Amino acid sequence: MDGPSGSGKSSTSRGVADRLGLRYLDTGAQFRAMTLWMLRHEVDVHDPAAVAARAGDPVLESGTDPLDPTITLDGQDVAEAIRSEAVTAAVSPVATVPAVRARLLDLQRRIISDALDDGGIVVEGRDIGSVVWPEAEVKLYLTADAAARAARRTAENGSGSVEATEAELLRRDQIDSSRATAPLSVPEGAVHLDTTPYDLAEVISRVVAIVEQVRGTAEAST
Ligand SMILES: Nc1ncnc2c1ncn2[C@@H]1O[C@H](COP(=O)(O)OP(=O)(O)O)[C@@H](O)[C@H]1O
Ligand SMILES: Nc1ccn([C@H]2C[C@H](O)[C@@H](COP(=O)(O)OP(=O)(O)O)O2)c(=O)n1
Repeated sequence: MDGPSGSGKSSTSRGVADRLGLRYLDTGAQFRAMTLWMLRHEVDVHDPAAVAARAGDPVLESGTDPLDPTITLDGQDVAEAIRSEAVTAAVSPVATVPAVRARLLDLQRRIISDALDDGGIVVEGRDIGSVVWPEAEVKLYLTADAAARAARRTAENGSGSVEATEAELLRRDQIDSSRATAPLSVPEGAVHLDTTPYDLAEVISRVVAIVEQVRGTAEAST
């Protein structure tokens, strides 16, 4: 499941994984943890060579239970710390560094391979259907109007203005979409779902229906 910030990927992915008995992986959390490590080690996040030189150092682990996803950095729980404003402001430049993407892509593919032996997994991010796992059984691309995304994120944060949140979100969209490596784009073969008019329960039901339809079609043709 790919899409821009606030389109509903995390909540939808978790809900769908829970309904279908699948594992869950938030790849954005991994880019955030990598960014947090760089900030904590005083690496200049706007210096790609400096970031690349340290990209192999952080020890990252993602727990894939959709009801209790976890993320640890050098053995420490960082689920809350990775949502700080400082990390949000620095994550896009870090995520554009090829050495960071290569390291995390390798980690993501290993987690996905393991989960495939365990019933399957819903993975969310920006380049999952296009780069990380193009052979996914179902590919989804979620969007929502920028105003709706900003309103959702502001409500979630419980503070800040919708206007400032929208500006920050559009700034990250711009960097994520225009970067040379794995830009945010609609993957080939993806179902595009605009979540603006639907509440979360409706989006989850629609996605579950799409998965069941794809699986039914696949079964019928075998
Ligand atoms: N369809 C929806 N309608 C209203 N709010 C939603 C919807 N989907 C998600 N949300 C809320 O919007 C916020 C951002 O959603 P999230 O799943 O974190 O998006 P993303 O992972 O794409 O950044 C969360 O607070 C979530 O509960
Ligand atoms: N597969 C991914 C996932 C996230 N990223 C980048 C793009 C985003 O700016 C950051 C943070 O992603 P995250 O999904 O946590 O962002 P939001 O929660 O939607 O604000 O990481 C990426 O480049 N590739």
